[in-house]
Amino acid sequence: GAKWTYNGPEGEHHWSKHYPYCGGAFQSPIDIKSELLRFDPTLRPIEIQNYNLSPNEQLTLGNNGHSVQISLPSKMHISSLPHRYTAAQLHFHWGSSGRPSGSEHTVNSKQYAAEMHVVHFNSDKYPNMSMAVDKSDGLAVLGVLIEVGEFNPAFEQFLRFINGIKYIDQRVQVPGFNIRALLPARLDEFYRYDGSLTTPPCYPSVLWTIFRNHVTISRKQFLDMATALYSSHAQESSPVPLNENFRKTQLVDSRVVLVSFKE
Ligand SMILES: NS(=O)(=O)c1c(F)c(F)c(S(=O)(=O)CCO)c(N[C@H]2CCc3ccccc32)c1F
Ligand SMILES: [Zn+2]
Repeated sequence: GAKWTYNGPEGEHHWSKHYPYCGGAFQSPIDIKSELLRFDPTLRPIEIQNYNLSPNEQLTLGNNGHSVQISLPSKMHISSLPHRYTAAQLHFHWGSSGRPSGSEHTVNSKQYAAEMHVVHFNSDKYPNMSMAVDKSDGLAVLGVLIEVGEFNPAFEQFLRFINGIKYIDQRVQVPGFNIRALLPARLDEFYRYDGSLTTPPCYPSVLWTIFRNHVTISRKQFLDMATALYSSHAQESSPVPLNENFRKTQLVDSRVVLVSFKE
């Protein structure tokens, strides 16, 4: 589709001109405020299958101009939701070297350094992502808030290759690793709400699960992610840094945010 950006004339305030859903309801991300929360005792811990990938498997690490993404094998899936949601890809949103706050979801207005999204589609009902992406029960995304702190060896499994995908449409093959290690320890504590893709076409098709507990990466790892990539092509004379790739928080309207934990 038409090109869109996070700032400037094709920035988020203009998305709805070409992508009408971006101006619609049920948009993401949101600010997860305490007064919105409702404890739901029926929320079961997230259960994932086949996330521990062997190094003999190759994963495609790519720069798609909007984020760094890792394509995921279809044996990976979430088994604790009403339908099976099969993994498609994971990607990140981050700030910049001067501004280590680039998460999309915020918690009581606190913005984290970055955020990871593991995108899944409802494979009980749809054959692939493209058929699922605009259906109200089409997608389930797991969100992980990321803070700068302790070095994270799991992130290093792909960050060590990031200089191979500096420019848009560059891809490299990386050895499989345990994707579970990118998630926080507790998969039973999370926020849950109905929302949308946070990029155009902004379809309101996402069941969001944002884990309560953040993970940490080191300052150097954050800088690697926030400074290595460009959204321009390799040969372009004026490279465009790929950073601050997060959408602002959206109106919650009458939506309720469910929580799986009490205190
Ligand atoms: N924050 S988010 O989870 O809403 C979200 C993104 F923020 C994002 F950047 C991407 S993308 O594919 O990297 C680039 C734009 O689609 C996707 N990609 C999804 C949307 C459409 C699609 C089709 C095939 C595979 C993945 C995706 C996404 F779901
Ligand atoms: Zn995302």
